[in-house]
Amino acid sequence: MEQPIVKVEHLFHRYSVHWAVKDINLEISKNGIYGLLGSNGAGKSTTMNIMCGVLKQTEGDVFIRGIDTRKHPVEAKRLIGFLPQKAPLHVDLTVEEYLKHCANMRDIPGKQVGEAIDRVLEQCNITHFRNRLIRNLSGGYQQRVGIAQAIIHNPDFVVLDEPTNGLDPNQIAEVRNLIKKIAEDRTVILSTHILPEVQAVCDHIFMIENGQLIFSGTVRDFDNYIIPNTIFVSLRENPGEAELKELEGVLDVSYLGGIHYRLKYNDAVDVIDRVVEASVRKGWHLTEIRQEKSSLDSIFAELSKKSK
Ligand SMILES: Nc1ncnc2c1ncn2[C@@H]1O[C@H](COP(=O)(O)OP(=O)(O)OP(=O)(O)O)[C@@H](O)[C@H]1O
Repeated sequence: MEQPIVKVEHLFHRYSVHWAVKDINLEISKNGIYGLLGSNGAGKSTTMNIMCGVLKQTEGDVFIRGIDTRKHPVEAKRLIGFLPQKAPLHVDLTVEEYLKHCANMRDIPGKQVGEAIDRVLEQCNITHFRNRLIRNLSGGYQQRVGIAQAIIHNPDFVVLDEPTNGLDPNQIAEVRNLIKKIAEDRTVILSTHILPEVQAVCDHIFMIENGQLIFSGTVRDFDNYIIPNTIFVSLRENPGEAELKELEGVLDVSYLGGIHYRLKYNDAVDVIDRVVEASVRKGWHLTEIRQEKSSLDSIFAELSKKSK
């Protein structure tokens, strides 16, 4: 049987007397984008640094394609690309000089270095900046260089610690697209404390709080798991509560006055489709429909309660 791409078993980490990671277990067997979601200080960077072999865990094991990162760090690291929270850039080098340095550090044979650099420049869309000093690039382009160094050795598994932190909205969109592109043929795990980021980019969410894994599932599972599960609907031809209650998947309806309703559901995507479809069929004239999401803080609180 094929080995999982990543397996983390009973991972614990202690800084002095403070336990930052407490018994994290997770497994990734399929390519895709995995989000490690958690508030500041939850233990995301600690977990990622251990996965990448730059921090030695207090207890537990990490396997990359079956290779134990503690027993065989060199072999495991060949399979891993890492962009730490603070990109390890040498800003006085040009992009090409820096990537050459990274290729050498990664032990890429001399004859293949040029080809590897051309490939990542192209993948990260920075070929036109190859001779530019890194210090003269914008934050978004510096981040692309950081991602380029993480994939220079064509790793199976790429770890990105808060890759969009500090970028402006345009740069965030560009870096997210780049992440989706590089995840087409490999596994990417990224950390963030921004819920919409995982919802926009990730296939699967691992949520950690207080050093513990409190949720693991798809973005859809997550949307259905968080409480309250409600949508706000405005229908110009007021159908009344009873008609709305009859829609499949609707658990409860509250009339909010005017043309506004709040629907409780068990599956957001399906219920939205059904309301839109019924509105067209019955001429309700839908003017607004939106999911009412809890704040991240209340989700953390809710999930922490559930995991106890
Ligand atoms: N080198 C260190 N020495 C002591 N404590 C540390 C160290 N690094 C992190 N910690 C503590 O461990 C806990 C987890 O930190 P970590 O950086 O892993 O969290 P995080 O989820 O990545 O947060 P952030 O998003 O703020 O980086 C925090 O309480 C933090 O203060």
